[in-house]
Amino acid sequence: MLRVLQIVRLSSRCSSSFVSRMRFLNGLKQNDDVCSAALQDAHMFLFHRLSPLLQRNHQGTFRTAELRTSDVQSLLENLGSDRTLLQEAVLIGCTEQNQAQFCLDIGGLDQTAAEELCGGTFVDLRKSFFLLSGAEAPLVAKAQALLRWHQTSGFCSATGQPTHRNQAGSQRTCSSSGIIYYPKMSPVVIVLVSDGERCLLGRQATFPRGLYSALAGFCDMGETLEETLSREVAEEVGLEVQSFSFSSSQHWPFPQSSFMMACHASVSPAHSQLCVDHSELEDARWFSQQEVLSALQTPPHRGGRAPPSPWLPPKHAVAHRLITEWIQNTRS
Ligand SMILES: NC(=O)C1=CN([C@@H]2O[C@H](COP(=O)(O)OP(=O)(O)OC[C@H]3O[C@@H](n4cnc5c(N)ncnc54)[C@H](OP(=O)(O)O)[C@@H]3O)[C@@H](O)[C@H]2O)C=CC1
Ligand SMILES: [Mg+2]
Repeated sequence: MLRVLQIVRLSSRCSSSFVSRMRFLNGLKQNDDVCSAALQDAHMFLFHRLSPLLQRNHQGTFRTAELRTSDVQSLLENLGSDRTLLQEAVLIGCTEQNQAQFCLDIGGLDQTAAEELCGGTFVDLRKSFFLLSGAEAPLVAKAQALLRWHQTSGFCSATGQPTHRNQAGSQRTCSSSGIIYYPKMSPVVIVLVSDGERCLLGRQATFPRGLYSALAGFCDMGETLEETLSREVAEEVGLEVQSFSFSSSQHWPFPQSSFMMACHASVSPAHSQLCVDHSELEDARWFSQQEVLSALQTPPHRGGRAPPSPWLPPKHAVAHRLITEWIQNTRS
């Protein structure tokens, strides 16, 4: 109890609300009692088999359902489940007012009945990610990634014995060896290559028809960011990168959790002849500024024939950011 009070005092003493929130969250991860107390009156993001619960408002836009712990307790009772399921909630963040945010997957319960009781729909993550706006999309992606990690990390890979989570769900410990496991992400470099006039976009055979994006690749063990970047560009399109600059990063939930590090890179115009590895990419092409500008204005393409201009990644994707940055940089 003393530790609970210390954490609450430590976070309330901070002058910066950001520092206060970070200290508060760290306290919840470190102390199960503090976290249990916070779970009693928290914001809850509900999932069913890893699909988040969304509600449509009067303007037709989607939001995550705003539920509190007490709402979820009533829901569980109405669905014939006991309240112990609530203990499986995973901490994902906190509001500006230091109110903890948790997520919970009720995949074992009746989906239709839950949707009726909550007045919402469980929507596949890929679709939800692009229906939601602002800070909600990354929060939902983070929640799903953590829930998926818990669902697939029940046993220790060294001993085969069960692992047990802490209350926040930020780690799991092997009951036999004491090995601690943390949620896993794969580092990925994503790079928009330019020859000064044009930018290079490619597509994999599995991409939706017409979609072109920046080149991306997983980091090999022991590689630096710059080594992955140079290797991927060489492997996929046969070019040698001259220089690069870091832009930004993003957690990407599809198909498994990746940590995307986004960069711009340049190649010499004299050595810009592409030699595409078709086992990795179906196509890669140089695009002019004008082609990219008109593609940015093309609405998302839905099925049917390929659109006349390439279809670019949507706004939430860091590839979109790289492309808009390139346009701004080449125009200024
Ligand atoms: N947010 C964004 O804007 C964008 C995100 N992306 C994401 O970037 C990621 C990487 O891009 P991609 O071009 O596919 O990567 P790669 O070019 O590295 O090719 C993927 C292949 O790499 C191998 N691989 C190596 N390490 C891993 C790992 N840790 N996890 C999975 N596969 C691995 C696999 O081959 P094998 O099975 O033969 O071993 C896999 O098929 C994708 O998850 C994609 O969703 C891509 C573009 C835009
Ligand atoms: Mg790739």
